[in-house]
Amino acid sequence: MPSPRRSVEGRPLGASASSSSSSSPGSPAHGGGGRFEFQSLLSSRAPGADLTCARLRASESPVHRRGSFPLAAAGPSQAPPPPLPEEDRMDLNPSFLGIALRSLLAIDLWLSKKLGVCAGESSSWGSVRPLMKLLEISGHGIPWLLGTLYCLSRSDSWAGREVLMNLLFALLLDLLLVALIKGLVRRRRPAHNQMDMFVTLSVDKYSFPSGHATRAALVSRFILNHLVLAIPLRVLVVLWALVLGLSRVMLGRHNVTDVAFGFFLGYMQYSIVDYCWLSPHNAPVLFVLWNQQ
Ligand SMILES: CC(C)=CCC/C(C)=C/CC/C(C)=C/CC/C(C)=C/COP(=O)(O)O
Repeated sequence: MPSPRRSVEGRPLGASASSSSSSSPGSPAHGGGGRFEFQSLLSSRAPGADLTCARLRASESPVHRRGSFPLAAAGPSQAPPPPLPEEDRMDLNPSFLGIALRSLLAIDLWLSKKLGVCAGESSSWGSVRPLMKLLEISGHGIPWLLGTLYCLSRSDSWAGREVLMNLLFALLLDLLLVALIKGLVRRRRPAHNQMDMFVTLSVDKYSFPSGHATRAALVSRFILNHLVLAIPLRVLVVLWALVLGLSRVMLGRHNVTDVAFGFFLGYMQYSIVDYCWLSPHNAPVLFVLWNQQ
């Protein structure tokens, strides 16, 4: 009669990752479509390593090791089994940080799914979807880049050109950093997202961080620091950034953490731009070249 296989980390050997009860499709820890979210961030091991390690441990355990007997059959005089190697103990006792990250991820996925009320026409707030898509265009890279280039071409003051040149630099830096992080992290967009976005780059199939959220934080901080605006307009700029971030989750484009990190990154990007501020003194070539056009 086949003996029951040893269970490791609460999962019987041979059971696939997707059959684990804590991450069944539709459950918070599961991104849908039969895949795990942020698996690479939460575990330093390669995918499938759990199962491989489990098999190795099982085959090296006193129960399965060739030539040894099951513990139940061992007599009282036999020496206790040797302690498990260090890495096995770590596997069986997941760290506090690991548990905290997994819990955060589960809350993130659950909340994002709850907030994704405009993810489709048939969703509960489906009628608001066209408005959300309009907001999406207001934070898209192309209108901002083209608008900045147009204003640069029309600007007739050195001060105006300096600000616009730095805005252009900020927008390009943002595109570069977001593409780099998206390509490194490769977090898929939520399963309920419809990929019907206005012009995208190849990395935009990934969702971490939200490019719209980085741009919203960067541009609004830039505007607040370099344009003299009345208080109501300043409030409007901040509201636009916040609502744009929220709309990314409501449209189902992003999880909450993509947007939260996007805001943080955009805020930090402005600090980089401010630190490297381009002026006719430190980057004369740029300004002279632009003047000659
Ligand atoms: C015009 C100049 C000077 C350079 C062009 C540079 C360039 C490659 C622009 C591409 C702009 C573009 C297609 C941006 C994509 C914006 C987008 C869809 C981001 C995704 O946002 P997310 O919030 O869903 O992550």
